[in-house]
Amino acid sequence: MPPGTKRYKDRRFMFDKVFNHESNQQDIYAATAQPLLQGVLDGFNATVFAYGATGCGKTHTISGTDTDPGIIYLAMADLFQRIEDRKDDYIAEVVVTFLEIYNEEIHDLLADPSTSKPRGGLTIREDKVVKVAGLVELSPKSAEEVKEIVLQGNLRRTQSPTHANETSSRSHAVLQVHVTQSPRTASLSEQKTMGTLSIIDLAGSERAAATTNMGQRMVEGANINKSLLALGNCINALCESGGAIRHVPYRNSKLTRLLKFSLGGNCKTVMIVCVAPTSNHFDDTHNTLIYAERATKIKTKVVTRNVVNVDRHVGRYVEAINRLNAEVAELKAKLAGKNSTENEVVKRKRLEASAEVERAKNDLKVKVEQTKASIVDGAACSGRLSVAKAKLGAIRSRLAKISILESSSPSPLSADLEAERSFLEALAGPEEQALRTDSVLNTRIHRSSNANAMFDATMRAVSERRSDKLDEVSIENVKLDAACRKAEMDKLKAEEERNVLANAVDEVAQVMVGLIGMLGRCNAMVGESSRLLQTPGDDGDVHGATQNVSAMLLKLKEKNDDAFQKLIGHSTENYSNSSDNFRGYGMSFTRRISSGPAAMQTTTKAGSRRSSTHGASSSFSLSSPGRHKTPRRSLRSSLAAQPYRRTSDKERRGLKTSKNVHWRDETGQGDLDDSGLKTVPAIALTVIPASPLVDNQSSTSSTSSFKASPHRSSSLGGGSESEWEDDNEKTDENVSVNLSMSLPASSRDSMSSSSAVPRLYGSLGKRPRPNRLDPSFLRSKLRTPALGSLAEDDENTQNGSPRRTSQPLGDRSLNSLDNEFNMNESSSKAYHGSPSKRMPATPRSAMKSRRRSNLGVRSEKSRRRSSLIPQLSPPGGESNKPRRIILASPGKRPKRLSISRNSGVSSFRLKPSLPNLPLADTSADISMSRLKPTWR
Ligand SMILES: Nc1ncnc2c1ncn2[C@@H]1O[C@H](COP(=O)(O)OP(=O)(O)OP(=O)(O)O)[C@@H](O)[C@H]1O
Repeated sequence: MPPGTKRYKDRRFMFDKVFNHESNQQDIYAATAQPLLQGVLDGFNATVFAYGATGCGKTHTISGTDTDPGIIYLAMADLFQRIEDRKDDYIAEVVVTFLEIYNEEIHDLLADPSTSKPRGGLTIREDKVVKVAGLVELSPKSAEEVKEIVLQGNLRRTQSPTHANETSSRSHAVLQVHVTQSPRTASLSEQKTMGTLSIIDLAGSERAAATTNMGQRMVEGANINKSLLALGNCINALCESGGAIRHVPYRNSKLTRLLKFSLGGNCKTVMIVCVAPTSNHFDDTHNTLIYAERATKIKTKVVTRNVVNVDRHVGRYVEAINRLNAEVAELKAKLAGKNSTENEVVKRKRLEASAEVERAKNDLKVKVEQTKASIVDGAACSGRLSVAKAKLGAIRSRLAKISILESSSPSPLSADLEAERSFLEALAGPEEQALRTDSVLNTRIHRSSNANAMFDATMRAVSERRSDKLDEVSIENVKLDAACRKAEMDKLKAEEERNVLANAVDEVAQVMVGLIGMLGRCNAMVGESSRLLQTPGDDGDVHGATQNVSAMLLKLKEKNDDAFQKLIGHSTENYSNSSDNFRGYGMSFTRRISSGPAAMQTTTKAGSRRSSTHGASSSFSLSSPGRHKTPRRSLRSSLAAQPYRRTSDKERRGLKTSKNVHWRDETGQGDLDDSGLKTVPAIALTVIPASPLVDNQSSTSSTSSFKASPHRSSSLGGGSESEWEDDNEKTDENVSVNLSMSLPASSRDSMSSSSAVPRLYGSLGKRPRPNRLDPSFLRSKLRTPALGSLAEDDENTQNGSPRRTSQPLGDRSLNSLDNEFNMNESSSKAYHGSPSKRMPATPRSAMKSRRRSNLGVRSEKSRRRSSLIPQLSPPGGESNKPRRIILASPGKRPKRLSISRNSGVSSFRLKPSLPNLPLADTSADISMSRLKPTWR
């Protein structure tokens, strides 16, 4: 200690409780204010005040912060909780006042700042209790409300930054909580308890020398010290009285006046002393501890409860009972009425909900009906689009292979591959057309998707519909219905698409069967032809070109065999080389592939009988007795299909004398015409090359037909109309196979008189009549599913559009769709509008040029059935003509096929001598006959 300074002796202080720096607000509250609460509720007064030097934490201890509330909030929370706990027994009333003593003036911290404040502050009234007149009293219902009140009051409290404390309180704040309780149990005398809890945050004592406060702050400090000094004096007086009555100077300050009963009256008081642990505050701490220790020596009288007894008169109870009875009766009546009303309301609401649900369901149903057709149609279109894609994919794949062949080979592409490519390109046209974004299918799919979106939106809107009339159950009901409708729609869509695909698969399967059957027979025939060509004719001349032809056909056969081996794992080898002319083939091969009824497959005898009746023309026929069309009908059909094909009499005459099919020989030099053979009975072998599976110079396979027509041969020059028609009728039942035989029935209908096909085979020269090469004829005859890709057209429009083209690979459904949207027109344009899209297999030039053995090329004069059969050129007189092969029909004479050759020219005649032709073994074709195929 420096000399001259005050010397301190070591002192010990004793307090009830000492808290260190680790103590929190809850610890302080639990040890100080909490024990007072029960007393307050029991009617005792209690006071908690904080004393200490400035900046030592009094305000922090009393008020705290939002996150760390102090004694006020904790005490109030506890108080309201206790009131809640005993509310069944007591009715409690809490009134709060909040004031400050600033510069010895009392200010109401709860008063509206806008209201005028009394000069000199509020006055203190003192009776049995000390009361401040004019204070605003608030009745909070919870600790939170008290907290709000204190926060509001603290904002109005005078605080100023000082050297010691930035938020130094320049006033003493007094929060008083008056709790009045009365027991709920009524008795003649009612005891009311009234306790007051005063929580006081004193201003900090400050030594003027230690502070640099000047002016107002210094005045404030002086007043603070004055009041604290008065408090200290009172404490001293209370301590020293020792039970003797001694004057206590309460009136020296407002603070002591206010705390009069708290210090020396009927009150339990807790003094919290705040000290700073730093050496800077050593003196303050020392003084404070001395001050506090003195306070501990205060001895007060026995504290009593504040109880007020209220006597009640019996008459008031009677009144109360009557009033309560009336109230009970009124409430009962209300309750009963409410129940019945509620029942009606519930019933009404239920009905409304039910009606609303019905309405929603009806909306759903209507929307389903409105959009179902379009949506399902879209699904069908989608399926058809898939089919078209598959077909187009296959076509392009084949085209790609051909291109590879072309690029890999130094020589130009062979004629047959060229033809195949052209044909396939033509086939691809309709599929590409269908796949275009602006195609009818896509348009309909787009329309369908719009309908679908509308449907979905409606389902969603209805299922999410909210209404006062709809309760939860009803909403769920509607939702389920919407989900059900949607599921049904999805099912319909899936089924439709599946059906379309299944139909497509069926059609492809039938096409496959038909093609395989046809190719098998073709191949067998080619092989047999080769064998026959190698058989010496009458003159024994089988050399030269014949051998070439034979070799070519043999090669074709081998290739076909290979193709068959690949296609179906089976060769036609075993069926074609039998010495008894196709017997094996006819019986076994066709049966293998035929799906026709067994009965139909065993009608060979009928066919044979007919052959005996009608001669050679029916020797190949696999009749289906009783099931043939009348010639007239065929004629009409043909007329309808080809109105432009009426021919003049001159043409007819010309036709009668020229029934031979001209074809180019294998060297490309030969020229076949129909001259000669005017009197030669004709059994003709027609070869129409066109097989995409077999390449090369053999001109591929295609259609060959054997026909024996004795009547024709005898009446070539002047066959009457009736004869022709009879013959026609007979031939209706002939077994015939051509490319279109395998067309699905569906396509058959749509094939109509596809103008491409007539042009394919050339125009006929005579009067209109059913022509077996004419698709219109096929349409009237065939009942098999048609390969839409090959030849189909719109039956409905054939009359008006005779030149309408076919739609390769377009399935029937597609066609029917197209019909609705004039698809045919667009298809037609696709074929005719652009030369490149024309069907290459049916060039116009093919009709004019007989020299080209292109697809479907046929003599214009070979209109009559017998004339459709290719013949070799007649033997003599035409040395400059190319070779020709004639399969003549000898009528009822024994049929024998022979080949005669003119000396010096490569011309051969196949005379009608086919004794071994398997007339009785063509039953295998019956199944195809059922499908109305035509073997040409
Ligand atoms: N126990 C404590 N924990 C944390 N901070 C405290 C504590 N005590 C006091 N403080 C902080 O010290 C500062 C001064 O405290 P406070 O204002 O309570 O002192 P005071 O005694 O009220 O001063 P004054 O008498 O000048 O009003 C405040 O910022 C307060 O947050």
